[in-house]
Amino acid sequence: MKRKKITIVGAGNVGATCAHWAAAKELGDIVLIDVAEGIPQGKALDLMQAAPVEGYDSIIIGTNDYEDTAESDVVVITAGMARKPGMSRDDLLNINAGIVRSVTEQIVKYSPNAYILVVTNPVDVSTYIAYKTSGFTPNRVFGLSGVLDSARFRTFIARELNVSFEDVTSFVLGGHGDDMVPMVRYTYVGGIPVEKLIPRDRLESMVERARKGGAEIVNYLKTGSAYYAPSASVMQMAECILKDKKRILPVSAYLQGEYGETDVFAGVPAIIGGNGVEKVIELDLNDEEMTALKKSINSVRNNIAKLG
Ligand SMILES: NC(=O)C1=CN([C@@H]2O[C@H](COP(=O)(O)OP(=O)(O)OC[C@H]3O[C@@H](n4cnc5c(N)ncnc54)[C@H](O)[C@@H]3O)[C@@H](O)[C@H]2O)C=CC1
Ligand SMILES: O=C([O-])CC(=O)C(=O)O
Repeated sequence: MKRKKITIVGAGNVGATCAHWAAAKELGDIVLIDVAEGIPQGKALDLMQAAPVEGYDSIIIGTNDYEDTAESDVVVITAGMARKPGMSRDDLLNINAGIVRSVTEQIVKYSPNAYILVVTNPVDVSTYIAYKTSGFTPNRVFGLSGVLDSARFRTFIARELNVSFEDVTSFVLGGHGDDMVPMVRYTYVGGIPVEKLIPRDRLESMVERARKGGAEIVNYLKTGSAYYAPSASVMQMAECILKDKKRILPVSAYLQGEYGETDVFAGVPAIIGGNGVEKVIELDLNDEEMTALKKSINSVRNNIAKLG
């Protein structure tokens, strides 16, 4: 069996940590590519030299040349600027839109059969750009949002109840912005509805903290944004494709009538397997949830409208 090939575009904080998780999980061989000369080469060599210690068999190369990325199975786009304190993710639109467009052109040229996972912010708009630029079918292009946002929400709940992190399941709907919609009604702890375990006001404060989870870390770091949980989250999405896991994960997916929306990317639960987004799952939402979802998707649409 041929080993899988994963390209990670952008060898900064998120990209290099994606490579780390991918190697640790032995997902395949890894190519790190960046415009910065020497950075992907140095980080890739360093990471490969951990292989004898950790015992993984991934060949990891760093490059500035897209020829080295040819025939990738999965490409993760992390190229672009991260925000600093006081900025919103949307403030990155002007600078990152062109980067995502040009990166996608190169990916399509060298890996016409790849699945593209987008991380670069504002992610729902970046994913839309990658989708339109690639000409790929919508199941093959999707973005990181809800796995990360719900991981934050799940973390807060697990700590509040002092239970295992893995027993908390949840998801987050809508765009990856301040008006994302953590779904309390669909959050369970060991199969028990969370509303039976945590009072409403405490839950609401955790919803707020999850919504602002990215900014909380930006305000600590000052020089950039989160990367350990983001890279773990997107590599879980990659793993689902590479191993045909068919897990249900919240991802930024192309909507074609689901939730009454078309031609937009937003966070929704979906089955993720060997064919990428195999099915978007539509849930019954109450009026309050639907209003919040529509508000969040409208913010994404407003940004798409700003694209030249
Ligand atoms: N969707 C999500 O949930 C998350 C999104 N992000 C986003 O991911 C992006 C990357 O964040 P970090 O890795 O922390 O930033 P970083 O600044 O550490 O790394 C970005 C890298 O992209 C490279 N780059 C710039 N233009 C490029 C191009 N045209 N081709 C290839 N590489 C290029 C830079 O040289 C740099 O090495 C940001 O836009 C950030 O907002 C970060 C965390 C979560
Ligand atoms: O907050 C940011 O800018 C990076 C990000 O999307 C996150 O950590 O959720």
